[in-house]
Amino acid sequence: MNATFDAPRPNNKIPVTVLTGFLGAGKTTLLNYILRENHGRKIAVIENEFGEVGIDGDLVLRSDSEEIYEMVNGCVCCTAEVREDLVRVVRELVARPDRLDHILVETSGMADPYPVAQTFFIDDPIAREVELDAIVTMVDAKHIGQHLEDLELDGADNQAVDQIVCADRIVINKVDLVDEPAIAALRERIRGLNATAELVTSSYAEIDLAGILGLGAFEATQKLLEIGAENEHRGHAHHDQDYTHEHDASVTSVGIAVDADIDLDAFSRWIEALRLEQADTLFRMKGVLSARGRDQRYILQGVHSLIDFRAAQPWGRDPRSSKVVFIGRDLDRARLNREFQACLVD
Ligand SMILES: Nc1nc2c(ncn2[C@@H]2O[C@H](COP(=O)(O)OP(=O)(O)OP(=O)(O)O)[C@@H](O)[C@H]2O)c(=O)[nH]1
Repeated sequence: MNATFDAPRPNNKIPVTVLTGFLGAGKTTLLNYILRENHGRKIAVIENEFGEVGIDGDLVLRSDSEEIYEMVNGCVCCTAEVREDLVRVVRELVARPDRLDHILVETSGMADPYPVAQTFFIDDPIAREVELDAIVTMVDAKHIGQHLEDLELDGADNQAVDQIVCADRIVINKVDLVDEPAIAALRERIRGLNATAELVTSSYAEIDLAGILGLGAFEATQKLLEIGAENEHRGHAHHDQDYTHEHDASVTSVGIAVDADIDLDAFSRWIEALRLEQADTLFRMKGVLSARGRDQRYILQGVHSLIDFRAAQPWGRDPRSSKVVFIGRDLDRARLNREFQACLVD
């Protein structure tokens, strides 16, 4: 049961939460939890994902009371067009006669949250209508360690670190996958990166929403953004046209979308082989697949070696198709394409 959040604000601006967290941390799971909860608030969700093929839209529950907007043409933190798109969507949202209670922006797992959050200060007309409520960062209790210690980044920004550093609140998710001492060690680790953000723990992102929405962490966040902006100027050119710039360029995505069915057994075998062979470098797999002879959609979710592949809602009258996206380091595009094609039914 959730307590009331979004306490009335004197300036009456719509609060915006920027939800961030590394690939697979549980952001979409949290969105689905929010959409399921009967919280009586009108929330618009804006999604941006890192991946050549948009999958998250298919993985988010449809809801009557909340609306979901997708931006999938690149990463919102580094592609000027996507940031413009974000501004456009927010402008449309604030112009509507039925007033929203909250806007939630889910950034891609590879995003640097600073430029996303800055969008809500820089663009003047928007700044009069909305204000940043807080940056909430989700952390995968099982896998975050290896990304924080990523030795291959070699001078590129470590997004996993940045996301923790700039957070107002940190949700340590997936605590069901680790033991108490590991959680205690992770808390300490996080404290070393961010001494002020409150930490909460969750399993499957089931959190009291009062703990993440309506925090009013605006001022503290603004200070951090100012620090972030200074560092940016000192360190490296961050935004605009350049798509790859200081993201770790060896991390890429390969997306495949076809109007064809897979053979369930062949596909399952292939995914298992990938898991065994590439768990360290293949950070993330997502997919919505049409399997021969099956009425239901098959959903693929993978985070390193943890893979979930199962039947979900039926296709009904929707056109059937198969989409997968792989995100990882030094992916072999040709091979992934070839092996996926081999799982298709003629
Ligand atoms: N065991 C366990 N699995 C979880 C938990 N939360 C999420 N998952 C699973 O982790 C996988 C990734 O979750 P998502 O919510 O899609 O993660 P995300 O942060 O949106 O991922 P990206 O879209 O890659 O940025 C899914 O298979 C989830 O079911 C949790 O608390 N415990």
